[in-house]
Amino acid sequence: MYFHGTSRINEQNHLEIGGVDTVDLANTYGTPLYVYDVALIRERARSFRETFKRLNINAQVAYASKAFSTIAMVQLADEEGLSLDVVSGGELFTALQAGFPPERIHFHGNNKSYEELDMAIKYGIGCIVVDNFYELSLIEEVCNANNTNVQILLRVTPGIEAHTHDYILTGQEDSKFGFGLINGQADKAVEIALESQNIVLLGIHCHIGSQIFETTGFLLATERIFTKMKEWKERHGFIPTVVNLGGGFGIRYTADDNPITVSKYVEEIIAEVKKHSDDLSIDIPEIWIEPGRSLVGDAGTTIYSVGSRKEVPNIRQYLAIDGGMSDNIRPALYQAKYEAVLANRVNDEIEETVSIAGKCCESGDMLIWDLPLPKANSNDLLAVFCTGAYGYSMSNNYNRIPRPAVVFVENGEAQLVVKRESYEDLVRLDIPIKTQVIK
Ligand SMILES: Cc1ncc(COP(=O)(O)O)c(C=O)c1O
Ligand SMILES: N[C@@H](CCCC[NH3+])C(=O)O
Repeated sequence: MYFHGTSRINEQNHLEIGGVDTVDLANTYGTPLYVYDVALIRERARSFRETFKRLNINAQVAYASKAFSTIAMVQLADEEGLSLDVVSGGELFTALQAGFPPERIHFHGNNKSYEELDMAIKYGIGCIVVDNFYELSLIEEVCNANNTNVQILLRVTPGIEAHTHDYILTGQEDSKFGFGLINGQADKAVEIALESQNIVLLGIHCHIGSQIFETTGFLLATERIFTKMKEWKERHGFIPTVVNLGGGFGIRYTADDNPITVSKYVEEIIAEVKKHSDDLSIDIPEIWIEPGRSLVGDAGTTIYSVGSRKEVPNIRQYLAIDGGMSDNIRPALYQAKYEAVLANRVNDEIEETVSIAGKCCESGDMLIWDLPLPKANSNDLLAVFCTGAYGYSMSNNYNRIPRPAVVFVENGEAQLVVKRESYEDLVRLDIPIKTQVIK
């Protein structure tokens, strides 16, 4: 059994997180319930920031809020001195509602609309990470209309295949994201940006994928970007102030995952950056990174109530919980694996192997296959670990299942930060038709 952060077993044989008994949390707030270990999020944020500080590198650590975007989480990111990566008008709005300083917000996305760009520019956000030629021309329009300038990074695809699930690969040449570094698109984009009166070209961005365990891909991306920087320096005298190497640092979901530490990722990347900066005879640029999963992933645990059981004789025991792909779509989407325990009987003897089924009307709605557990009964509580990233943020209302509540726990206290959706919330935007049938 592996426990992350402040998770432990208390005297009642219950799972405790942040000094709070999860059985009490389930009784107070209901299930399913997302529980976040705030101390662990702070610890991760600090280890990223402190490593850069120790290495004497000018850096920004931007929390990729797509991993878990709520007002409370954005406030926490601000408290920890992080910058913020947003990827839509909705994430930007959440950040602004949370009072996050606009100058530390970076705006991503491969199809930002005129309205989204206008909103970002009007609020004076720190920089726009430009993804394509269409966006460059839209930015010109928005800047002209607002009579202002904007700082940008150009997102490039370095042509790297990181070792992760195909759906979360982004650095390969055949990707919907960014300007190709190898095929000349990035060169053209640099020229356009340098010629523009409205655009301040701050630097270059790349993101090679997600849930990556090795530094090889990051080092190769760095090398490719610096090779191009040499050309751009010679051709245009352009030296990026910022090189943003994205996020994607892997975490431990199950015993099969062996991530390296946050400081090791950063140390190896910085050693490579220093080497190439020396070769180019330039000062080390500001290094920005964008971790999402590695800041919040293992800090999140979902608590479910066990409901029905179905035995397929000699084949399998299905144990159904009161959530599923509506609150965690990752197993269905990426065959993602999770570990879990009974939160109200953590140390009871393991007696059977069960497969955890969600309650959605889909055979593919299976959270965990072949999980060793004590003999579970209805109303026992199942705690699924490491659901903090891309759980709540990818939750949905399939089968009109309301989204769960979210609580933060820290130092023995729990705070509700997102209310549970109600049935009324589900129909709030519905408009009945004017029926022709006379009853
Ligand atoms: C551009 C960009 N930055 C940062 C991230 C965050 O990735 P992760 O949560 O794997 O750290 C992503 C998602 O993969 C991304 O697309
Ligand atoms: N949503 C994905 C990762 C994609 C990250 C965004 N580019 C996951 O759950 O692993």
